[in-house]
Amino acid sequence: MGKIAFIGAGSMAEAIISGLITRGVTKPEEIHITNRSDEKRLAYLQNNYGVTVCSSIETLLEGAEIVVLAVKPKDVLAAVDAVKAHVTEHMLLISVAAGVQILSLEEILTKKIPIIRAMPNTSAAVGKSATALAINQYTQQDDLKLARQLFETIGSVAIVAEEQLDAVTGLSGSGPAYIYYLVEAMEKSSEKIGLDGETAKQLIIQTLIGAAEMLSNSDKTPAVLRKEVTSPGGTTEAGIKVLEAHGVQEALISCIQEAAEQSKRMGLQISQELTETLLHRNA
Ligand SMILES: NC(=O)C1=CN([C@@H]2O[C@H](COP(=O)(O)OP(=O)(O)OC[C@H]3O[C@@H](n4cnc5c(N)ncnc54)[C@H](OP(=O)(O)O)[C@@H]3O)[C@@H](O)[C@H]2O)C=CC1
Ligand SMILES: O=C(O)[C@@H]1CCC=N1
Repeated sequence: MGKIAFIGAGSMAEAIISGLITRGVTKPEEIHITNRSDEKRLAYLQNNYGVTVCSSIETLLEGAEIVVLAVKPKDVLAAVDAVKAHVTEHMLLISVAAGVQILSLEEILTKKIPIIRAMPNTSAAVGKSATALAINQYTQQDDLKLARQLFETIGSVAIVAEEQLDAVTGLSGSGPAYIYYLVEAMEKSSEKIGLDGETAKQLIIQTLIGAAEMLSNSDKTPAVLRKEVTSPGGTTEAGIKVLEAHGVQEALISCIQEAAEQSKRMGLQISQELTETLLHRNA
């Protein structure tokens, strides 16, 4: 893979970079990166991964094959505005910004370039991201192949219609956080039931890995797998009754719906801000 330019150097950029470098997909120095102002963060990424830190947009984008936009949704307008003069039709722009519509990016860029909106998750750092991609009208098969290749090195890839990306964001983009939340609860409970932290940690992680592999390798549904753990009158049944009394499954469904709605709201807000800014500029 050729030069990859990252705009934004936060958690998601690091997760992708870490995955790319660990898998030897690209030479570390081929990864160029910039952020807004946090120089310590850039120095950390340079020291840990050997990536090239760029202080000028020209150096960042010159000869880049892929440009990854990894800034917070609220910063997308400023970030794209700052680089748009140096973006060419030979580049593939990949945005990981939650909620931000392809149309908004096209309106800021005012260029007919291939744009792919991606929703990975932070498990990219260990090559296990679940990523969904949606393309714009200027994306050719080769561009999609390149994006697929990039994201397949850091996990699995699904191609979806852009309208589905808000749902993907609520489900798998934010998904690792839901699992970590569950693990936090398991860790807190282990203290209460008298297990030492280290033992509990090992048991919890192996339980998660085992359950994930069962889900992945077995033809059985999660409900059937759960039933197999649940002996009548046994411990699991007693525990699940408490979850049901607290409406935990309903709460999780609402959680994912709300996250997907938030993605939609964020996209709408950016698109409205953009319309106002462009109207103001053209006035
Ligand atoms: N974290 C996650 O699990 C996931 C995040 N995403 C998406 O990825 C994007 C990044 O998220 P995350 O990495 O968590 O965010 P972070 O806050 O960790 O990082 C944001 C980065 O953007 C930089 N930045 C802000 N404005 C500009 C600018 N104008 N020009 C250049 N760089 C800029 C910041 O620099 P500085 O620090 O100097 O201000 C920082 O390096 C978001 O849009 C999010 O929706 C998608 C999937 C999962
Ligand atoms: O919380 C967020 O907005 C981002 C998008 C998906 C995961 N983190």
